Amino acid sequence: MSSPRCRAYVTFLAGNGDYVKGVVGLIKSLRKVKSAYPLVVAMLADVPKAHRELLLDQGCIIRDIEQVYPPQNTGSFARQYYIVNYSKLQLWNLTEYSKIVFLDADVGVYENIDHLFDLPDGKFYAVNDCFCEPEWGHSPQFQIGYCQQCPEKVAWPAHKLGPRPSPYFNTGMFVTEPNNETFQKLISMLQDATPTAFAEQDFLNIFFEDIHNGGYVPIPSVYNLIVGMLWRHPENVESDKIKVFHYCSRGAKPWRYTGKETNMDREDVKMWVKKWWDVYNDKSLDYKVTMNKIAEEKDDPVPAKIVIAAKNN
Ligand SMILES: O=c1ccn([C@@H]2O[C@H](COP(=O)(O)OP(=O)(O)O[C@H]3O[C@H](CO)[C@H](O)[C@H](O)[C@H]3O)[C@@H](O)[C@H]2O)c(=O)[nH]1
Ligand SMILES: O[C@H]1[C@H](O)[C@@H](O)[C@H](O)[C@@H](O)[C@H]1O
Ligand SMILES: [Mn+2]
Repeated sequence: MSSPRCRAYVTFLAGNGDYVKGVVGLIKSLRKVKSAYPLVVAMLADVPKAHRELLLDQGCIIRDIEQVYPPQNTGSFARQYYIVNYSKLQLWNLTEYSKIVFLDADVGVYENIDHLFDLPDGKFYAVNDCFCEPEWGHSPQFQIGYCQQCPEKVAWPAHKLGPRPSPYFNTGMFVTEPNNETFQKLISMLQDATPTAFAEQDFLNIFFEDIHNGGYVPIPSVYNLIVGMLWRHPENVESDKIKVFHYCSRGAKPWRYTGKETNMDREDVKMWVKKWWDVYNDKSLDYKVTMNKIAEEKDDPVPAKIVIAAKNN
């Protein structure tokens, strides 16, 4: 089993846009539920210095990573920017950590999930995706109305489409073990890969379907509740047990939320968006304030640098 010292939550940040807000919300949510492990931000070089500093200030650890692209840059993605996500393959190169829980920047952690690090080594853990949102429009699954969340609803037409596809995970959350061998294998397999709609998500699904690469083991959807599940499969949602909420549908990113896009005016969506904002705006969850509180509780002398920084805020 991995030693606690070698464990980390990891997220990914690219570009000069507003995903940095997602990372701030994420680290504050991890702090609120008293996670024992740090948040590492795997960061591309195009993130502006000010965003970098903001994240360091919030207690994130930054690891610079290099961009990864598939050699044939011809893909047509469900959303144009998905190409950037191939750089997530660099996560397997973070070998100073023996086990990581990866989280997209657009998730909030609302209950402690540290126990995920204790899952048996050697497997890849994630949550089954849903195929019902318009981003899936290109797929045969969507076209025949088949979703793995309710496989009994539409029988899989094996005579037309071949064997039923294996379980497919969403890559907004997963548990894995970085190591050099896997990293090399991923990069080498990418050389022959054709880019597809869900970019690295499709690619990783193929890679981890292979038992020789560990094999995918699904864990309950409360560890990555895809917002669309609220209206697509309410019968599969245990609202009071959700630990990680994924704001992935169009219009759901809390920091861009207007309520105007399809389904975004639902009361449950509004509630989850408010939950994110409450954490994001909670000053008591800022890194320096938290560190001061811990020092006071322990009756330790507060490091002077932190006192000054907190006063200046
Ligand atoms: O400009 C960007 C775009 C993305 N990201 C990072 O990349 C992650 C993935 O992007 P989205 O969260 O917007 O993607 P979705 O959740 O909508 O899409 C799904 O499909 C994607 C296919 O590439 C990924 O696999 C993603 O994890 C999966 O949930 C973000 O959370 C963020 O961590 C950035 O840092 N900057
Ligand atoms: O894998 C996808 C992706 O995360 C999309 O952004 C989301 O809208 C879909 O619901 C999901 O199935
Ligand atoms: Mn996401």
